[in-house]
Amino acid sequence: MLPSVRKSGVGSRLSGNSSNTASSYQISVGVRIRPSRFPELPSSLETRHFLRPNHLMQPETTQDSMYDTLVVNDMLLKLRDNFSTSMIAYGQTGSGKTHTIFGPEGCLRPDKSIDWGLMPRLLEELLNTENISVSVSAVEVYQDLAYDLLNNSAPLTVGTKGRDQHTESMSAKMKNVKVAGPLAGQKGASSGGAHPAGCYCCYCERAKMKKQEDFKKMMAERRGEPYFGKGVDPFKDALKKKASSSSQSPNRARRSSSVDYATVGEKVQTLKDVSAILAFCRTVELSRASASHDLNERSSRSHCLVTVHVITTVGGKTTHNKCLLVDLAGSERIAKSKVEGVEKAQAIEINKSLSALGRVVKSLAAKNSHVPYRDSTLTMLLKDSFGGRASTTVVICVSGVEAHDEETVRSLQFGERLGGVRRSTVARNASVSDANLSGGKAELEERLSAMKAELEGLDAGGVDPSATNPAAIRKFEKDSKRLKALGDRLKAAEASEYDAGRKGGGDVATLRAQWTHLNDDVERVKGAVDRLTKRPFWREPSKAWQRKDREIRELEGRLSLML
Ligand SMILES: Nc1ncnc2c1ncn2[C@@H]1O[C@H](COP(=O)(O)OP(=O)(O)OP(=O)(O)O)[C@@H](O)[C@H]1O
Repeated sequence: MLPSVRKSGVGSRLSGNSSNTASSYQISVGVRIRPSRFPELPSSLETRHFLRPNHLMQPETTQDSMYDTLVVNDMLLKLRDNFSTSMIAYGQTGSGKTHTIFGPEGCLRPDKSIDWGLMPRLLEELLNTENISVSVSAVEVYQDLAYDLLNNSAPLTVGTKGRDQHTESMSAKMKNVKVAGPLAGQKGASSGGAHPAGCYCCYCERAKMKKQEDFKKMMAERRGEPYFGKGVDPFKDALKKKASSSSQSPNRARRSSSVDYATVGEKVQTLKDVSAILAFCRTVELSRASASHDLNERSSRSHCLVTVHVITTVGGKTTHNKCLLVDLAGSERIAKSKVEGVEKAQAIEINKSLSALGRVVKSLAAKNSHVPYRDSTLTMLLKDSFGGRASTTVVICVSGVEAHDEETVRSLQFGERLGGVRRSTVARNASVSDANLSGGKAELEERLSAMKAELEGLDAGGVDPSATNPAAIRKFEKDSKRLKALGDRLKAAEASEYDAGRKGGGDVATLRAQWTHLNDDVERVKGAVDRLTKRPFWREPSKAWQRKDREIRELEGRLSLML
């Protein structure tokens, strides 16, 4: 018989009702310090850095106590309250992310359970819980494209969730097409000059799409297969069918103006026992791209996203929650890892996607109205974890050795910013105790209008009437109006792009380019407005207004889940 990681208390943590039904969460941040390979070097951070994480795990912390701290006392409680949850490991290369999520190399054996990482432990605990069935899928993001790790690394498309699943991510698709040769220097009427490689203007986008179409046609001809062209794509049609059939099911995707992204069509595997868990973890580990370099002998070269589907059936009622476990590829100073060739290109792409993640977190922490999720496939797939409804725990893995101080400080700064991101997180089927959030849909809608009316009567801040800086005030008012108009145009552009993608007509590339330009404008004007609000003529909204505004957003979040 296979031994269990923990025999006592299994199951009890996931059954029963918890009183913990809060609807506003900070992302929980834990820092794990990796033991030094050279014990004579100090491995303590406390004296040198300022981040106060929710959990600080010293080098001697065992996998077991990591699990207790991060999973049992954090993740499982949220899961019990019907939240979808995420656990994300972040840090420089070699800092212990894979060790934390999977465990050290070779540990995925029944007799090595003491070394198991958080993922096999969590899966085992879930499997040992009554009334719960567990299925898993695993996706890797490599070079900004998604692949199915349970299906021989088959390429996956990234689609929008909450609308129709078939809409292919344009940015993932665009980035797939590397512009080289004459197309990279395409003459564009807009600028009148040569465009740089990677330009997203409508001319370059159209040229890239055409090149992609020609390439597909050529490959199909070489294989002796018929080519259906852009308008008639059996693959897209199949996805459309899938999307429309999923909209018939009771768990149909939420239709909302805010778009969530997900991979489409990855294999989902049901786990029945511990040996299936270990086989699954080993498959994921072995299928992922990895390489050896000066800082890590087994360095992951892709981001790995494992989704655990937790289906609970109690008294004929079934609930479905998801648990996302992410082992990010590590940020890497090429000068230190000394990689060359393919590994160097991989490192550049990893750093690029982590920078995109950094920008997302920065925007969220600064409460910007626009968050650049569409900058990379990784940020699109993590949208729900950072800006959405999932309850998220991030483990920042650091080396703690002074030689890596610069990278450590960067990772801690990332954690610090994350700590400042507050989201309204709504339990999907939880009995919410907060009086404002309980009740039927009609009742909540009525309450929402009443709250909005109350908000009107509160001090919303704004330009101080006694201020004496007419030029700045005029600029502020003009920019604010412009920002609002741009925001509306951006929404309309997004809707047109979506419609064009769905109906298969229209020039999606041009619409996408328009969206990108508008998005840049929004960012620029937003920056100008933000800077002006730091000037003395600007008054902050009153505390009562801020509180009411927060309550309204929470209620809107709750309502959007009831559609
Ligand atoms: N807490 C720890 N205790 C013991 N060994 C550890 C610990 N953390 C990491 N290690 C060891 O350090 C090495 C590098 O760790 P790991 O591969 O997990 O790093 P990583 O952050 O995933 O790196 P990359 O981003 O390059 O994939 C491994 O041999 C691992 O077993």
